[in-house]
Amino acid sequence: MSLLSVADLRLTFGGLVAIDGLSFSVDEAEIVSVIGPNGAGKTSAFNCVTGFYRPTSGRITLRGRDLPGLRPSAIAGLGVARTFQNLRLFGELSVLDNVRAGSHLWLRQSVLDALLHTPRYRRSERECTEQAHHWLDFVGLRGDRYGRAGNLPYGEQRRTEIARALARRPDLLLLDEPAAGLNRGEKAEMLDLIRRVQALGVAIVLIEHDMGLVMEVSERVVVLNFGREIADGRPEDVRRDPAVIEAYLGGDTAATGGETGGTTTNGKDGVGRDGVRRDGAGKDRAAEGGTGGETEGKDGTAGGDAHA
Ligand SMILES: Nc1ncnc2c1ncn2[C@@H]1O[C@H](COP(=O)(O)OP(=O)(O)OP(=O)(O)O)[C@@H](O)[C@H]1O
Repeated sequence: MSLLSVADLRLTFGGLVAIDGLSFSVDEAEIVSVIGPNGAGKTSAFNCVTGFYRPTSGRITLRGRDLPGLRPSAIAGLGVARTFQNLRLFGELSVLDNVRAGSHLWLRQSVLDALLHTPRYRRSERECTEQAHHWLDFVGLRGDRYGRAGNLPYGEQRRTEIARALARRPDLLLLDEPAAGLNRGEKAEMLDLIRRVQALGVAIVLIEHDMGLVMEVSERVVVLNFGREIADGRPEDVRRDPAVIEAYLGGDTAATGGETGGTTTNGKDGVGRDGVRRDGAGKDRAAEGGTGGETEGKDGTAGGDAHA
């Protein structure tokens, strides 16, 4: 049985069909990338898996268990963690406390324990701090972990977000554009980090515009265009697929090359179907400062049913 199975997923916002029949599965410790131009429906798919949006129709199961209808916190408790396209760190909190917030999912303590500062409370708090240090070491954070998260350089904030997600001890990690806004050296480190996370036995679904990274790290690539799935296969097959080249890359075969690791494709001309011109870096840099500004609903509302 697959770890994650998405079958015939459909999501509409009023008249807009954001996802139109997406199906893919992810095995344990597998890396699957979801690519497509701006507005293709990638983040919406993440939001459906993590319970932020309720799909209009279709099935999403984790080890056979239906996810739609569960709250995001319940889905997180089942072993699904994510990072966001626009960082969502608590900018005013310390780096360490941001990651401790991830570990708290695992703490066994009651409100009474916390109020009375029982030995159990102190023990679990200590364990939580040790875990946070462990994950910050794992992601290779260089900055001051006792300082404000919002003061960290951008690339370090990205690592901190991943550390926080890992502190939840997920079986499935959804990474939404982890390399956006990173320089070449940071991207290489991100690639290495993704592989090390996989080596822990964690499955990863990756949304990423950097084709070099996608082609290098993915075992399978799912391609979305205008909400429709147009390909699902091995990277070497997908990059040669005429439908992908035509629909996603506008016939620019060079853009699928990826050997340099630097090619970024956000759609034929960088304009999403909602008419907004974006590039991953610029979009994410705008959120620098740490608190992350993106609301799940781009128009302030979420899909059919929002838990955000
Ligand atoms: N809450 C919402 N309300 C209305 N429309 C939405 C909402 N969320 C997403 N959409 C629309 O659904 C479509 C898919 O958006 P989505 O953000 O999933 O695309 P994406 O592939 O992740 O794009 P990008 O690469 O720019 O992040 C877009 O047309 C977007 O404007």
